[in-house]
Amino acid sequence: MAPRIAIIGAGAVGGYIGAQLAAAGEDVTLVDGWAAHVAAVRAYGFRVDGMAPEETAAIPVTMLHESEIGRLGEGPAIDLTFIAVKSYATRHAAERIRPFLAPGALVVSAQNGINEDVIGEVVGHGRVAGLIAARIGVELDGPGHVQRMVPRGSPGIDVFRVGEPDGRLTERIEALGALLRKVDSVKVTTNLAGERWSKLAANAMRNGVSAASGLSINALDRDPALRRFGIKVAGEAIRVGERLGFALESIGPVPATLYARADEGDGAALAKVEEALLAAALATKARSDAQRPSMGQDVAKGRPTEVEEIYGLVIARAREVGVAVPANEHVRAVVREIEAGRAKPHPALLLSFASRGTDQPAHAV
Ligand SMILES: NC(=O)C1=CN([C@@H]2O[C@H](COP(=O)(O)OP(=O)(O)OC[C@H]3O[C@@H](n4cnc5c(N)ncnc54)[C@H](OP(=O)(O)O)[C@@H]3O)[C@@H](O)[C@H]2O)C=CC1
Ligand SMILES: CC(C)(CO)C(=O)C(=O)O
Repeated sequence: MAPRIAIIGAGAVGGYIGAQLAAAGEDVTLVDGWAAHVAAVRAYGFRVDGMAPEETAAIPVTMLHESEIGRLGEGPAIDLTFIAVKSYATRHAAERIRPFLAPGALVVSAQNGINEDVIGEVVGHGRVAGLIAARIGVELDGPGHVQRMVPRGSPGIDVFRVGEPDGRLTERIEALGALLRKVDSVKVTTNLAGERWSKLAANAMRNGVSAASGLSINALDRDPALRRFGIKVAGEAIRVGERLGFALESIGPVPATLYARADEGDGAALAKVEEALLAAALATKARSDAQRPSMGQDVAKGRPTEVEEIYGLVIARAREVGVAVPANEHVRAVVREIEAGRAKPHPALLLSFASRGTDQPAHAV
């Protein structure tokens, strides 16, 4: 029988995945806290636009406001849930869905940050899996509307990576992978921990750097100083991941460990990383010039960010293993100032650090 699917947090990621699964005939109910968004989806369907005209659709899908979540209990128990709220709202989302779960339900973190443990504390560790969205590039740019900024089916990249927290290849994780192939390309991974940390480093390179500068991903990568600053941020985070013992994956087409070597002064590694970033930034058919990471979107909308769930996590784990992460600390401080209304996004907020920081070797604390 087809699984009954609930998506808690139907913003850009949750809404996009849920709408595409509904379009593929799956039994999906979206749950979201933004009343105007729920009203728009009920009235007009979930509107999706992509980089090509054939990606435009208005998809009918069942949607509840979070105050109506009790209505999930009117049907059979939920077999599969995607949690796609911002990471700071994870525990609350898991608590809200728990009463409606079937005994063998799977609860999937479709987020950035690392949230499988928190979800497991609420619903049981045996019911949790992880989903990393690596090249989805979506933005909820108004009620009922998601814009995707990269083409559906990015060639050469697995858009989704799904895995069990303990890395086992189970039937349920293969089934999750098969389901998500209705949305985009999928890799079923035995290395969720390594994928998670590599994605955290990619988010550190992108999310706060865009939020602090006000620039899109392509604009950042076309600017030599900001590009190198981003590489430094990622390199620090990757060094922490190495010290923690993760088997790191790639960031885009480049092995993640090259970012750490680049930050340590290895010229060949830096050249490879820069070449890949610049090629992607100039290939405008592969990514819209307007694509901002989710934290850049949050700051533009005046919404709270995941600064603690990304930079706070890198910094906390860096302290455990004695790795210096000054660029990550700088980005966290700037984003906090912006969130508090004491600064406005501007590249100068990062370039002040970049001009004194990029050529310095990495030191242990
Ligand atoms: N966007 C992307 O391309 C990617 C995002 N991710 C991750 O996915 C997770 C979800 O992020 P994402 O989908 O981008 O988040 P969104 O901001 O699009 O949606 C999250 C929630 O925020 C609320 N919300 C969003 N915009 C508004 C608004 N203008 N007014 C009122 N409420 C609003 C909604 O519910 P509520 O009011 O209940 O909060 C929504 O469910 C995060 O962990 C993120 O890091 C991962 C990969 C890519
Ligand atoms: C687009 C991407 C990959 C940037 O790091 C992302 O994960 C986000 O927007 O949060």
